[in-house]
Amino acid sequence: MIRFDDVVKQFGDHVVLDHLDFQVARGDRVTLIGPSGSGKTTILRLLMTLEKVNEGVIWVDGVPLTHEEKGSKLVPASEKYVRRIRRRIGMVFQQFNLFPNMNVIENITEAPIHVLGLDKAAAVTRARELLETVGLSDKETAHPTQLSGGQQQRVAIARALAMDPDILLLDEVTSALDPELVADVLDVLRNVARTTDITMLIVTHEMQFARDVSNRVMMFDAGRVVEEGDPATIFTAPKNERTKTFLKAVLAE
Ligand SMILES: Nc1ncnc2c1ncn2[C@@H]1O[C@H](COP(=O)(O)OP(=O)(O)OP(=O)(O)O)[C@@H](O)[C@H]1O
Repeated sequence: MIRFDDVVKQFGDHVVLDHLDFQVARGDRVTLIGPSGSGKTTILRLLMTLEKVNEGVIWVDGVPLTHEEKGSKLVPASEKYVRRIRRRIGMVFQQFNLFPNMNVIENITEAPIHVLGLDKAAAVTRARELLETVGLSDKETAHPTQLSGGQQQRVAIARALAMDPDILLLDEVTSALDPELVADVLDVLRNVARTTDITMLIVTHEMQFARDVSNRVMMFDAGRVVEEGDPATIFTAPKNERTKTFLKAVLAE
């Protein structure tokens, strides 16, 4: 359902993704691993249309994300087209990114009301269900500054789910948290993985979490996939030398 087709992304002269090809099937849970700077976050940001490709095309369910089809030609996508198509994709960031001036329920209902056009009562009902899922039913009227980092991140997960995404992108979602707050957030995500069929792309250093939720691991180096496979194989018997070195370093942390 997601296809990177010969994607090049560069910042100035720095080529971050180098003619990258890969596919992710609907319902897959893919963990992206690789050294710092290997392009993992860039892949998620391209999917979220926060960045533009320099070359190549990204497809979602056979529809181009980066381009529009005009007759038999692909032309760069307009802002309007991008806004429509990216509704299907949700992202949770390292730094929560909640709206500071809105309370919890407003944070969760803002996009469903203003982007999807849901009526307020329906959006609030759905938000309450999601707050229960993430264990924060008692925090409806709290503002982000009144919440711990772990609670803010659970609100951010509820906010992403409120858009009913087909694809959920998780970018180092526990990296900014105090260690004692990590487990609750990962448990919420394990639950999302267990109870939905949302396609997930996950960037994380939490290897046990990656093993628990993903069915596939892709190892990136210098903007290319150097090895991929199921988590049990990649984590216990990697073949590629770069994967071996990377995992040794991560597991020693
Ligand atoms: N907006 C930008 N402008 C310039 N360079 C950028 C920008 N965004 C990313 N880069 C560079 O692109 C490269 C890939 O970054 P990216 O964040 O995708 O890597 P990563 O694999 O996610 O790394 P990490 O594990 O450290 O988060 C890095 O060298 C980074 O400095």
